[in-house]
Amino acid sequence: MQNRHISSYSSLENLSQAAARYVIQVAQEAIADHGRFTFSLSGGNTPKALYNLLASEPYTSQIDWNLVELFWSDERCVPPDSADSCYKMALDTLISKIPVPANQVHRMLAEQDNRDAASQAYTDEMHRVFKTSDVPEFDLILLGMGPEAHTASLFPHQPSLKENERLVMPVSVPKPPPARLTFTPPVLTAARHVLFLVTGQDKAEAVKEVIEGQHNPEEYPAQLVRPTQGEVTWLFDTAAASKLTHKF
Ligand SMILES: O=C1O[C@H](COP(=O)(O)O)[C@@H](O)[C@H](O)[C@H]1O
Repeated sequence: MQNRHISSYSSLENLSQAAARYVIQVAQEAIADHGRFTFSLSGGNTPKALYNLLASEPYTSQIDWNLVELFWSDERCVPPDSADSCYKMALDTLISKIPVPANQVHRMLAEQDNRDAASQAYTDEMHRVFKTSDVPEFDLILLGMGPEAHTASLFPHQPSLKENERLVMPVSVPKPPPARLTFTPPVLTAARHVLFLVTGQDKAEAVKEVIEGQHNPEEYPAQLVRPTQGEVTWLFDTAAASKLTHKF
């Protein structure tokens, strides 16, 4: 696959530094090309070190945060001050420390009782910001991957894997907290750049299947992320990459 790039690093710190350089490069190119940087964040533990770096020098001043629009690829259905909230994690590690305008931080209102309405509201928000009624083309979507190859909140054998109409939908997943909102495959596939950060020995088998195995996204949802026009970059730590036959 020509538009797939893979690297592995000896530590989370080295991986996160490479990720920060990549985010800055994509941001600068996007701003030079079309005047802003649309960036979708992920939750989980792995991106915390990246967010901390992006909020500190020498990284933070290399991005014009006034021209950044932040979104999320998935969110847990919890209040925004919950320890499980993807928004809170990014707020604590990044957003509270950078000069991004508040009206350019677009969180999923996943705590609302009506999750279909919250999903539609997020779709409407993307359409408004991207000035399109079509699928938005993010400059960069940051993703993680779980040990069962889920990404965003697209889990194995769930109907969300086949969703082609909705851009955001409610799901119930086998990892706590179960109720989530997630981007669907069309949004992930339309991105200009996708950056996966994957660490840990518990993910090594899934990494091997996703990268070197047969195409089987029902079993390995991260395989769905094959941007039609854009490029996908995988950054692994040594443990996550340990079962790959080819060494990167
Ligand atoms: O549940 C989730 O997990 C994935 C992976 O998280 P990590 O802690 O293993 O890095 C994450 O990308 C996703 O946003 C989150 O909701």
